[in-house]
This record gives sequence, structure tokens and C-alpha cells, in this order.
Amino acid sequence: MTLLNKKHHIEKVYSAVAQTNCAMTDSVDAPVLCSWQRSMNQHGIDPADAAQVRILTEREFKEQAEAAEDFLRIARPGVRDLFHQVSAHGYCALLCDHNVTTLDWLGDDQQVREWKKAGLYLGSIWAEEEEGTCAVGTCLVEKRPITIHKGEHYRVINAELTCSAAPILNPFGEMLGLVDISALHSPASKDSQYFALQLVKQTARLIEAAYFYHQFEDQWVLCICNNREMAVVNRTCLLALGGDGIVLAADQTARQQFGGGIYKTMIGRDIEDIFDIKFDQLIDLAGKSEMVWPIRTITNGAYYFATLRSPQAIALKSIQIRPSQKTKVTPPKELSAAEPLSLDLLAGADHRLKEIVTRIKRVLDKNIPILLNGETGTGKEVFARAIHNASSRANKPFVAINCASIPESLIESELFGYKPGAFTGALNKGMQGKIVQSNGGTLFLDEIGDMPTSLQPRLLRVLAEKEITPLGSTSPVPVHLNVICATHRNIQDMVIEGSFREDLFYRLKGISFVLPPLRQRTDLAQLIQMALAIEAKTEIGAISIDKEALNLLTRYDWPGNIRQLRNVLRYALAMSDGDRITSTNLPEEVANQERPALLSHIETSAPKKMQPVPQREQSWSPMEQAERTIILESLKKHQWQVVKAAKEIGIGRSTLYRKIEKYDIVPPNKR
Ligand SMILES: Nc1ncnc2c1ncn2[C@@H]1O[C@H](COP(=O)(O)OP(=O)(O)OP(=O)(O)O)[C@@H](O)[C@H]1O
Repeated sequence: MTLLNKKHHIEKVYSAVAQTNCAMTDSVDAPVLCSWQRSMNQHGIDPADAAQVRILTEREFKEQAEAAEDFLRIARPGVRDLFHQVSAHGYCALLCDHNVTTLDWLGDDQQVREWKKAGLYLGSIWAEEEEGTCAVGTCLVEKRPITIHKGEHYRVINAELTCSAAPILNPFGEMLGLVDISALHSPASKDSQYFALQLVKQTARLIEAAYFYHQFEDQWVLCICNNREMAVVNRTCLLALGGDGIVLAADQTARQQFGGGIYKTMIGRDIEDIFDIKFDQLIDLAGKSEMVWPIRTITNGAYYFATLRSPQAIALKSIQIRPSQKTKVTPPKELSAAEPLSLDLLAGADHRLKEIVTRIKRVLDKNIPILLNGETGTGKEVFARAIHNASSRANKPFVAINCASIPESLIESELFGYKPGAFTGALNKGMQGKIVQSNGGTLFLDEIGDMPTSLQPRLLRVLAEKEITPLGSTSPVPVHLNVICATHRNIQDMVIEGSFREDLFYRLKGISFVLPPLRQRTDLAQLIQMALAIEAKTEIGAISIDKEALNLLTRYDWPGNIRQLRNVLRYALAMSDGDRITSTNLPEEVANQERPALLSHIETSAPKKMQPVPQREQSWSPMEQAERTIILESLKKHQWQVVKAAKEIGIGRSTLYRKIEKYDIVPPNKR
């Protein structure tokens, strides 16, 4: 790039950012302009900054690659295929994790120096916060495929590149990573990258499908297509089904096609309520060949073609029995004896938890601090105990302290202990603090986000120096400390706000995990049976739950997670005749929960019940009308704040803007 062109690029960025909103300008696309504004106003990046793209250290790279091991293993072959298609045209291919770090790279080895110089190499971090507008970082923010072509890059140093990236989502709609192809030189017109973007999108969809099949390898996977011939090769529009025909997960296409793009409206539903199929018949025939079944939606009778992949374990044995006819499971001894649950038992059949447990087992005795994140009641403390029990320290003490429930003035003495007469009101014989009590065992710091800022430096010192000086004492006591922390807060945000020390955060977060909320667990039906057995102190399956009650329980939102589930089951047991739970035994909030707007709409929009619709709405399908209702309700609920509504509905902000426009939704202040 000539000096003059560089100057021109920088001036263009400054003048475009000076615009007050993200409306189209003559020469810059709206999403690019929005990203330029974020880059300058939020991230404070200088477009003239010529520093090279940041690269992770070897150790950091190793840690991140290890954390994303499963994803990398599944995604790599897809990225390799993509690279073979584009390498002759001067592209390299990048596979990034959800931290936008390049964890795999394929490119022409002859040009390695140039790729490295451009930051298109292993370990490079393409975050919008660091680089400004760039395909990978901006794709992460926008949550949709994007090409950033030449001068659309924010920093002048990247303004020769052309890059196209697409997000890769897990079956729960969360970002797993991104795939990108980039070239050092390309024609001036952005149109030249149209097919590059399509290829990247296609690869991302394929990887998502591979990941979906992997995640649900021990479940039934229904694959739906609108064309009989393509059905056997189709790999999108996937629904994972439990042995009882309940939907456990749905990929993006299935969510859009049958759930108005909304995750919650699909999960926990009986497949027989969505399609006019008998799940029993379907699985009796499954596995006999690559069979394709015509199926019809209950809502509007539209025809599709489906194939069914059997659970791997069953496929291996070549299906003889229906999974739902499995023989009764004897509850693990530890359940009825009310002993602590093991890690494997806590993971149940939930795919994310199983992955977490595998990773935890790897770090068990390596003295790596563990940070457990998760909503209230997701079982963080139970998990921490299970980690302790699985470690070689199991016969040493497990000492828990809840930083939120102890007054700030007492936390210090509780944690660090004190010598006799250290302060007025102190016990005569002094007190051993929790840290010393946990010596050699595990110290569990619950609600670590509530640790007073004044005490954070002291805790940091203990962790670094492995010795502790009780209040009123001058001689330090050596401690062998293993720490597990838990919080429902976003500590990273607290670090940014300045209410939590960054150095302490990194010290405590040797490895971190997010325990999934109950509504996202893929084994909810099994977990309910398990929790019921615990509450009733019986065998799993000894008390039955009728279909309607199970439907209500699996569909409920569970804001209080497992804690709330156990309370509800305890209540239901008390209300029941003792060996069968029905919907009438459930507490009101579960029994009379409002059907999600989309579901209730779908039911009333079945052909035989269809209501006349206003003139303008007749051009929308029932699904679209339902979607409009959901969006409208959510916007009203959140006082028309788009970010909050998008979050609740589970779609990106820009998607929501598009839909608002599509459905002629006008906020009250613009009427
Ligand atoms: N897998 C499980 N099966 C049965 N019961 C469980 C399971 N996990 C947790 N529980 C129960 O759920 C309740 C909440 O668990 P726990 O206190 O560990 O959650 P938490 O995430 O630490 O909650 P909080 O954030 O509110 O402190 C406890 O009664 C616990 O025994």
C-alpha cells in the first residue's frame, strides 16, 4: 500500500466514524461502519497503529488448544477440505476458537513468512477489541458470516487483506469457534469474494453437523429434508431425540424451520407433537437401511423427508429393543445412602457435563485452581465436593466458605484465623482460619465474586506464597492449598469494572467451567427420574411420572435449577399417592406454566383450527405470525430494548433488527 493510500484509508475511517449513527454511507456498508465505530469509540484503537497482530505465547496456545481439543478434532477435517478447494487461489484457512484465537492454520508453506507477518498464522488473535474491524472478530460480534475486504479492515496494516469468516455454533446455539479463509492479495471488488463466503458458510454448517452427531452419538438423530432425493446426503436440519421421542436439541436449520428460530420452543417437545409420525414405528424400522420416510408437520401439513440415525451403542448391537423399554436401572448405592455424588453421576447423560468431567479428571491432582461458574442451584458446590472426592486428597478435609453469606468484617478472621487477643471480642484461645483447616485438602470459596476488594490482595498473597499469617501474629504458617471457587457472576466483567482484581482472577481461574442451567441439559428427563429416586429414596423408575407431568417438567424453565427441581419433586411426592406422579401433583408454577408463545400459536394455527388473520398478516406463514408475536411480546417486556429482547429470544441483535423491519414492528416513540 502506498503512503498516500494509507493516508486516504485513515482519513476515510475517521470521517466515517464521525457520523452519528450506523446508517449507510455512500462508500461503507452499515455493519462495517458499526464495527469501525466500535473499534474507535469502544476499543480506542488507532486505525494508523502499525503493530503486528498479537500472537499467543507457546504456553497460552497449548492451553487454549487443549481446552478446545474436541472441537478441533471434529472441525479440522472440514477446514482441510475447504483449504484444498481454495489454496490454488492464494487463500489460507484458519480455524479459531470462541476466543478468536487461531488454533489451526493451513496455507502455502512457501509463503509462511508473509502469512506470519500478516498475522494469518497459528496463535494469532483476531479479536475486534484488539484489531478493530476484521472478518473473524466482527463475525464473532455479529454472529453471522461476513467478508471484510481490503480497506474495510479498520487498521491500515490489515487493509490489503481479504478475509471471509463464518461462525460455528454448538447444538445449543453457542459459539464454538469460527472458520475463515484469507488472502494477501485479491481483486479490488468485494464481489470477487462472494463464493469465498459461500464456501466458508458451507464448511461451518458441515462442522456444526459433525459436532451435533458427535454430541448426540448415543441418542437418535432425525435429519429432515424437503426433498426425497437429497434426504440421504443431507446433513442439516437435525433433531436429537431421547429414547422416548422427546427433542433434546435442534440445529440452527431445524430451529428456524420448525421453531421460529427459537431454541426453547423445540426442546422438551414430543416429536409426535411436531410431526405426524409414530416414534415407535420409526425406531423399529431404523438402521435397516438408509431409509427415507415422508413426514408431515402437525401445524400445516407440509411434507418433508426424514432419515434416522440410531444411537451408536444400539447401532452396534443392531437394534433389538426400544431404549424406552430398557430394564429398570438400580440406583447407584451412593444415591440412596445420601452420600456425595460422583463426578460421572453428576454429569449424567448431559453432553456438556460429560465433556467438563473428562477435562476435570485430567487436571485432578495437578494443583490447578478450578473456577466453577453457573446459575444458582446448578450444583456448583456438589460438583466441587465431587472433584475433591475424586482427587487423591479425598481423605483430607473439604472446607467450604460462602463469601456472600458472611459479613465482610468476619470474612478475614474466618479465612485467615487469628491469635488469642488479636482484637476485641476474639476468642481467648484464638481461631484457626478456614485456609489452615483445609491444609492438604480442598478450600472451596463459594460466591468468590463477593470477596471484599480489601481482602483480595491478602488472598492473592496466600496463593502465591503458600503461607499464611493469622491476624495478630507475625509468624507465617506454611499451607498446602488446593482451591476450587464458584460464582454465578461474570468475574471477567467485574475485572473490567474494577471490582475484582485481575491478578487474583487469573490466579483462581487455572481452569474454568460453566455448569449448564437445567433448561439446557440434554438429559433432563433422566435427571428428573434420578432426582425423584433421591427424594423418594427408591430405585430409579420405581415411581412413575405420567407423560403429561413429564412434559410439564421438561418444558419448565427452572430458574432455580436442580435445587428448585428437587423442591418441586419433594412437593409432588407429598401430593401423590406414592407410586405415580401426575400433572395434578405438580405445584402451580409448573402445572400452569404459560406455553411458550410460539407453541401455543402453533397449536392454534393447525389447519383445522386456523383463525382468520388481518389483511397484512395473510402474507405471513403461521410460523412467521408466531415469530412476530414472540418478538413483539419480548420487546414490550423489555421496554423496547433490542439487546435485552434479542438475548431473551436467543437471536443476534442484527437479526432482531431485520425481523423488526420485516414484521413492520414500530416502537411507540416512532409511531
Ligand atoms: N446432579 C444432582 N442430582 C441431584 N441433586 C443435585 C444435583 N446437583 C445438585 N443437586 C442438589 O441441588 C441443590 C443445589 O446444589 P448446589 O448448592 O451445589 O448448587 P449451587 O450451584 O452451588 O447453588 P448456589 O449458587 O445457589 O450456591 C442441592 O440441594 C444439591 O444437593
